[in-house]
Amino acid sequence: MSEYEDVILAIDEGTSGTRAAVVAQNSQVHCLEYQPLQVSSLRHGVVEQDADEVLQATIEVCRKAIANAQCNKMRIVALAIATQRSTAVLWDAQTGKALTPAMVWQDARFTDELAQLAPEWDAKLLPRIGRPVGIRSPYLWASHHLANTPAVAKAYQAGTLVFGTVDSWLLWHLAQEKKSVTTPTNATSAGAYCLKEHHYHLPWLQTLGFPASLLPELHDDADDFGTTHEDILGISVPILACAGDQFAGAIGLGCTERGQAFCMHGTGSFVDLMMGPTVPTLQKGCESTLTMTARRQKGLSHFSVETFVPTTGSALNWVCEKLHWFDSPEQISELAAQASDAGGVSFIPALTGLRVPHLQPHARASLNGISISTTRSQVAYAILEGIAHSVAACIRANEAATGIPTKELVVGGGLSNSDTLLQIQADLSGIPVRRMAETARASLRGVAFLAGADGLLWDSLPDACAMLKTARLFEPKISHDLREQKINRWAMRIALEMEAADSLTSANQEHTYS
Ligand SMILES: O=P(O)(O)OC[C@H](O)CO
Repeated sequence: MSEYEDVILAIDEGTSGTRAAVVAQNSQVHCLEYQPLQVSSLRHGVVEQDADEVLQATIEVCRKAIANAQCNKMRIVALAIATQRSTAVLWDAQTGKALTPAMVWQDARFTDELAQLAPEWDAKLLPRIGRPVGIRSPYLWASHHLANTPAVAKAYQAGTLVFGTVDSWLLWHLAQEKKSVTTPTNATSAGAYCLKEHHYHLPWLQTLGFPASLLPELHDDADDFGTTHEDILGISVPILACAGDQFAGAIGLGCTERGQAFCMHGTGSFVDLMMGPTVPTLQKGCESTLTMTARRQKGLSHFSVETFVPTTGSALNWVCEKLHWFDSPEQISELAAQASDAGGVSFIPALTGLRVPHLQPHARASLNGISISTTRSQVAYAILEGIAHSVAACIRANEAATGIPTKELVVGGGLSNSDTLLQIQADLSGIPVRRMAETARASLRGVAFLAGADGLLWDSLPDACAMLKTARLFEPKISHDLREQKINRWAMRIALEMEAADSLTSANQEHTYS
């Protein structure tokens, strides 16, 4: 028997930071390395990231995790990659360098332009790609660059322009094959992927002015993505999985079956209800809820419905880094635990517009109800309560869209380490909230399971997921009447924000392209 233990190297490249670690056959995550990433927003609606920095940071965390694993007698047998979804990159095949800043998924600079296409396209797109026109489009962003950015136009003319989402970007650099590839759990979020047919919606892309020749090749989420580049990572192993981070997280939380609901807390908070292998038909008027491909293996897709809050983890980072009110998100949670309630303070985490309970891209975040007696702990509590209210609204939206009640919410991602948040969540949602063990590593573990569940380390996904353990269950503790009261009060605050946003015409919005 070999003295080396076989493990899978997993990457979890999120918007706010990138991680690498190895996952062993007993499901343990070892050698975890992390680097934060910069996200810039120079004006409302525009959110960008440096793709070269994302790549370098990811390579660095991988190299450290690999070195550490080798010192600990572990043999890496495959690479698995989870990434933020829908963040778009344009690069030059010859230099391998990004030609513009990446457009982050929180970006909403094309809201008004897309709104003009909605009357003609919403009804056509909804049953095919699972979402209406929306507020952002990586493809429209690329078309604008083709028309307005000389370096992009030049590369296109020369046949060296490459377009992709962050998964495509990382695969291009980490694999020897140098192909632009994406997977359903990523493409579903970019807004031109036909859920049932597993191909792109070409008429829609044509309307957006996006050339089909630039489309990344579609693979399954568990697939053969080539072999890692020895010059870059120092190892040459097959890349066997590539998935959107939320859906890698779903697997890492054990949520793979119809009827299971999960919330991944990261830069934003994403609440999904798993729907099984048939594309669901949603009730009419559910504007905030999307249908997504949750995984695709061996040519079979599984779907989910998803409602999300774009800025939760990033709202906490903003409060800490820009206002310096708290040292860290952990401190917000510690202080919140000292308060019994928010003392009348309320927070709406709509830093890039509101998605739930209503879609209003022009809405702003707000902190209301402060008085001279308000304490720092109450403000901290209000911030967590605002996130929990938003997540509870996502659960209600998923239920309204499908008619399926949520019995329990399984949570993952960094914020799910906060006991206070999870208790408020259980109280406001009226359902138990389940925290899995090592919940912040769900995406790493899930994408490794996807890579290794075809006999490499595990016999199947259920076999791998059977090892997952619950760390704690948070039961609702408040009465039905008190819950309703709290929800109604929050709904009144939302109504005020909607009114304020409605009164701002799009002409008043600073909305320019660059
Ligand atoms: O940055 P994260 O981890 O919250 O993930 C971003 C999402 O995948 C965007 O769809």
